[in-house]
Amino acid sequence: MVKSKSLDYNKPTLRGKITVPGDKSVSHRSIMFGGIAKGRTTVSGFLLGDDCLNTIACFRKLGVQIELDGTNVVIESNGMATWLEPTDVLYTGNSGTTTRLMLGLLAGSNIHIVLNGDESIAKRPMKRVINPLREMGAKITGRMDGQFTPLAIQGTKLKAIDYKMPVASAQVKSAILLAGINAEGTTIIREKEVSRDHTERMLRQFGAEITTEDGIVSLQGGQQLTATHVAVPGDISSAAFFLVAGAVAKNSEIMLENVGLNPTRTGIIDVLQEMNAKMSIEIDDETAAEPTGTITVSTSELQGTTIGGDVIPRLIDEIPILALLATQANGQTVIKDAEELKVKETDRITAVVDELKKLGADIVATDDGMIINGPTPLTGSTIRTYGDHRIGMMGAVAALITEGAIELDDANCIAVSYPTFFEDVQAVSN
Ligand SMILES: O=C(O)C1=C[C@@H](OP(=O)(O)O)[C@@H](O)[C@H](O)C1
Ligand SMILES: C=C(OP(=O)(O)O)C(=O)O
Repeated sequence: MVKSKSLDYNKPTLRGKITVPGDKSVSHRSIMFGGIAKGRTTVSGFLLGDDCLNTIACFRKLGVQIELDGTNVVIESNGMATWLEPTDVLYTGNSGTTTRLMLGLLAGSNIHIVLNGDESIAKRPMKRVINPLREMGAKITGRMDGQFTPLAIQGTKLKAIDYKMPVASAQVKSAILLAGINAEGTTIIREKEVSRDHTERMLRQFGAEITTEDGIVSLQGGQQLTATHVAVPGDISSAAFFLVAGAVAKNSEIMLENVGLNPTRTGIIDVLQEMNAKMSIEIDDETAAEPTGTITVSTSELQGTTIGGDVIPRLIDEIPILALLATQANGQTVIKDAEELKVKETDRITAVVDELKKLGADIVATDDGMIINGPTPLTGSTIRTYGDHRIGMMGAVAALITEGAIELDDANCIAVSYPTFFEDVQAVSN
């Protein structure tokens, strides 16, 4: 299978409307909650990205019935107690979310499971999830005492914990909450910084009672979940690539419809506004389980800024594309407090800095982020994606403003979160 792709766009004007595909975090969770709840769960706007398809494959191996019709999904389950012990390994592919959330969920089941993923997953830290789960009584073993995949879980009875999070991570929080559904007692999580709250929102949607106040989340174990409908919003992390493209390409205006505007995800909007981007937002329905809206962005005279502190978890996946934006802004942009970037699909500090430097950017890595001076004109080169979808899309958006072509060494990885990305680029390029 050819992986590389040559992108010779010749500085197009970007104009038009895009409906970005479904949110990856919400899509994963819709399958997981549909698998726990008894009855028929329906999902619309599901993301057909590789990561979410791996979540579906894992649940099918547990005996949960899942039908896909375009982006509509129907999940039929008789509840966790009826899940089958798979004869095969559950393969989580490139997906940290699938791997970590499944650990929490399976810890309180009554079956034995082995989880494994690809070579990138094999390098990502799992102790952050396994430590609190073991405190709850989970029986998990794995490579290097459970630091890395492959991991084996023997489901067992769990007890609730009161846990102070050492990292700001929605995956760790969600794994504990999913384990907490079956645990005896009240699970309490004290967040380091507030991270995306899709799990909490979906627990409520499926009928559970959960409280959140000042970064403290409490969930009483033993609650029954009731099957329901989940409307997946468009992924703001995918929209981010077009928000930046629209702001940096000449003479451009892009409208992005049905974008998820959950406040725990909108750090990118705050930063774009801070950097002086020309943007307008129209909210569709603020009372929806996951609010959505339309964002319009146009070519902007951008200012450098400092991005750090509690906004970081609200834009963690958008940092590669924000770094590209900063190369086109006047003055200095400092990105700090973002050491979590080192444990994503690849080390995103090193990858972003090395690849943008090849294009002529003035960018240096720091221990917890990067410093970028702009504006600098960019020239085409070969971009290594390291198999990381977000680095691949950063390279592709760069290709819209470079003098000369960009060659992506691996464009296939983009299908992890945005399988129709290049069609959408084409649709707005003039
Ligand atoms: O919970 C989730 O769906 C996610 C949480 C974040 O990871 P961390 O929890 O590791 O910060 C994010 O980077 C990832 O893309 C999706
Ligand atoms: C970090 C990401 O996802 P995951 O952790 O699920 O692999 C991402 O999508 O940028």
